[in-house]
Amino acid sequence: MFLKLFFRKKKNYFRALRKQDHSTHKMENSDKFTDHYKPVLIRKVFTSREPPFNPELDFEKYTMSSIENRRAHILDTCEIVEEDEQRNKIDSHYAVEEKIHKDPELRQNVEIFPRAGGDTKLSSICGVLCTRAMLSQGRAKSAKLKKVEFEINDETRQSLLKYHPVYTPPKERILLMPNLTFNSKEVIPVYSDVPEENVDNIEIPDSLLFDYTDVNFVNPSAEKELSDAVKLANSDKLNVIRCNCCSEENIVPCYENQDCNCYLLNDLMQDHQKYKSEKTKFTTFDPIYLTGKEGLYGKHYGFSCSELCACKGNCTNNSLLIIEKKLFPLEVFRNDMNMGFSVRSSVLIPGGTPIMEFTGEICRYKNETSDYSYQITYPGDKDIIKLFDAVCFTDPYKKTLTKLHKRKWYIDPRYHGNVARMACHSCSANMELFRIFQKSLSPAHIRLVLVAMLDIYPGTPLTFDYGHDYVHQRFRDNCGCRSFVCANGEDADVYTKLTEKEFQDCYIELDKHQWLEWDEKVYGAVWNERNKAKEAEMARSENEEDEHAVVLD
Ligand SMILES: C[S@@+](CC[C@H](N)C(=O)[O-])C[C@H]1O[C@@H](n2cnc3c(N)ncnc32)[C@H](O)[C@@H]1O
Repeated sequence: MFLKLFFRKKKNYFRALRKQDHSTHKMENSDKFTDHYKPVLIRKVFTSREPPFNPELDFEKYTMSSIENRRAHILDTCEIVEEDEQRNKIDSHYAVEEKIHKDPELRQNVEIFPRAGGDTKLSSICGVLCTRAMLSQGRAKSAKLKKVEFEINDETRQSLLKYHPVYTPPKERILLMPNLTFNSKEVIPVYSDVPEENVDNIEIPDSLLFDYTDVNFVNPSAEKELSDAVKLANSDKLNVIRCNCCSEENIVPCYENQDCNCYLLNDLMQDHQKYKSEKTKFTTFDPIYLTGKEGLYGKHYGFSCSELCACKGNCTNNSLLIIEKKLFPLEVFRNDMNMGFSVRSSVLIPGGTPIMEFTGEICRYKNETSDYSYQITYPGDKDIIKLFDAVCFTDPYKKTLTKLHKRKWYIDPRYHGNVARMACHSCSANMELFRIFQKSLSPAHIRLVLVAMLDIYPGTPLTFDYGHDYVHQRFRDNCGCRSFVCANGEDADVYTKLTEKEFQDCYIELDKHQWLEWDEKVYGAVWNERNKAKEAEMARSENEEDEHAVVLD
């Protein structure tokens, strides 16, 4: 289906070029294409089980046009809309509950309630956040601190609550795009809430005008060896990892099944983690909680079942299943020109839940893309290279993989990517990136997954840590994350001196505040509305009974 789409795209592209020869219409002029916006020959590495990315007609028209035409299209169609944030949160809660209820694979396994809140997990996760916050401030846990007296009392609580992360947009917003994905299965509107902007003076940066793709791809003309490795994997069943597990149930119990090839590899990978006593486990429905503190990304990865398996990936060993269901309504918004666009959701996302994938082109480092791309391999990673023997790949494939894993590979979403490329950096990030391998072990078989670190309350910008080097090189003194731990924050003189325990208290206090607000305003409102509807229904049926009784009399 994808190849068909590509050929259709390509045909239309040439048709557009031919048409432009005779046309005097300036906007059709395809010399406005930059190289990157020309359709590229792409090899799709993954097919989603139920293709969530099924572009509709508008998408083709949009992607076939130059970036100037895209910009003009957005400027022509943007409009002011009125939104009721509180109502949206309540309606989104109902909608997600209904989606879960109607889905046989989710019904028994997923709930949208805080999992970490009030749990002992919260303090352990906050412990991880504290260490990371201290590292991002450039100080070690053991560093001698100048003592500042800090305890949570009424006064410090008030100053801390300035930093609670839930964002409330203005009632009137500028809707720039009704759907970034052009796909009705995942509708992601794009707004501008910048106070100085109105429909006549909107700025549309090139970075918004990318092609949406929710699958990773390799460009064979740019990365021949990697593309050949994918072909090698596909040409011999020894080079693909899949399982034969099946069951009568909607969800096959692959996780912890010693006969499941994918689970066995997943388990082997978990042995690579540093903190052996409590490992981060990559299952489908159990929360994926971080257990280690430093060097997490390089060591925490897993292996998931896929549509090639007998279970088709509908099993307990697939950390991508919830993401593929597109469960959480997302929106892209901008309220600060310096930070640009960010992402948020209108529902509560429980801690440990996979939220979205980070997709794009799998390639080696390109200078101009460094702002957006994310590294996915570490040269000579011995742990991964050892796995090639454990899974009995063919010798030529093993050789190719060893060569490929000696290089740094990236996922670059700059020109073709998905919503994850709009997520900003925060010094107190609420998502964590993990690598999940599927089907095989080449860099092209890695999928990047963003998981909620702790409960994320509706409206909160979804953020991840761009990494120490990036932040120090790029942001230095202008990180705009506005979290209390940020060394550029206005109260940095207090919060960069806290001990780990004091930090932990702050995180717990912020979580408590957000939980109370959610419980009262969203969940409480849902309860009230449901109770009222039930009472009205009961009163109606009592009335009907009374009327019936009168007739009988
Ligand atoms: C991957 S993009 C994120 C999406 C971006 N905001 C946009 O509108 O396309 C990274 C860029 O976003 C901005 N950004 C992200 N996090 C930031 C932060 N904490 N402080 C300042 N700028 C940030 C920087 O311009 C950075 O180069």
